[in-house]
Amino acid sequence: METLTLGPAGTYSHRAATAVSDDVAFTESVTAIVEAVADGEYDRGVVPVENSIEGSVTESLDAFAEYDVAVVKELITPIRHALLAQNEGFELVASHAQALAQCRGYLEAEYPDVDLEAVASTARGVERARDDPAVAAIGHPDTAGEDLQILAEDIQDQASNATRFVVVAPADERSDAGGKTSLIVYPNADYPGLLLEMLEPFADRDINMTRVESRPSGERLGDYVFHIDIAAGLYEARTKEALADVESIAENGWVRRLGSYDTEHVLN
Ligand SMILES: O=C(O)C(=O)Cc1ccccc1
Repeated sequence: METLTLGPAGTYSHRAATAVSDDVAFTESVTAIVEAVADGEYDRGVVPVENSIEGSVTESLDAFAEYDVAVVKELITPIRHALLAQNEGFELVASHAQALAQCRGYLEAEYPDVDLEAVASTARGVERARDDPAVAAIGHPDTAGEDLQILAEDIQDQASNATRFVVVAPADERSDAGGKTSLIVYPNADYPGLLLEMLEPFADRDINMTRVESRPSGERLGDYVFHIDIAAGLYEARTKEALADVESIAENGWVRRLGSYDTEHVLN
């Protein structure tokens, strides 16, 4: 099964993807991954969606609202960042925006004068450091190779740094089976109590909401798309009932079921 993820090789996404596939290809944008899977060019995509320190990868959420894909699994993996460079004489740290943010406190305390540069992925930053002695990278220590020194390990601002990735598949592979479900709701309405109304169908049926996140719809200021994860499967009667209620609340907009899935913890 050919799986597309964030590259080049050595990213955290790559490490997560190898847990579900032995045929991994790379691109340097999360949106491009979701689009390629929606178009049927790849069987699977692995994208980061949420980090315990830095929060949402909003580009992934927006891509799920834009392209029709199914979520077939979630992967949770600990993230331990290292500082990698040819030597201590660097002036700039290049990494994925999430990695820079996860190490913000460390960088401010240890290297207050260095510049930061957000690049497409941690592995892209490592390539920059390999090419340029003035550049350091933040990434997995295994990416140091022969050319880079591991100047510091475990530099993330919280010891328990975890990232949630999801495995996306073409929309027709959506499953109703699984302990969790991801939904996107666009109510296309705005009145007092709308959000409360939208959440009640789950609360009333004892369905635990594991996440709710609003993203701008792009239509107009103050108009939102809601990304909702619940700890229940689409196969369950209570989920079907709750969704029927949510659908009537969103009658002017839409409700998308990304699918039900289970969680795999990846320690690699
Ligand atoms: O750039 C990477 O290695 C990624 O896979 C994205 C990312 C960045 C930081 C933490 C988790 C995932």
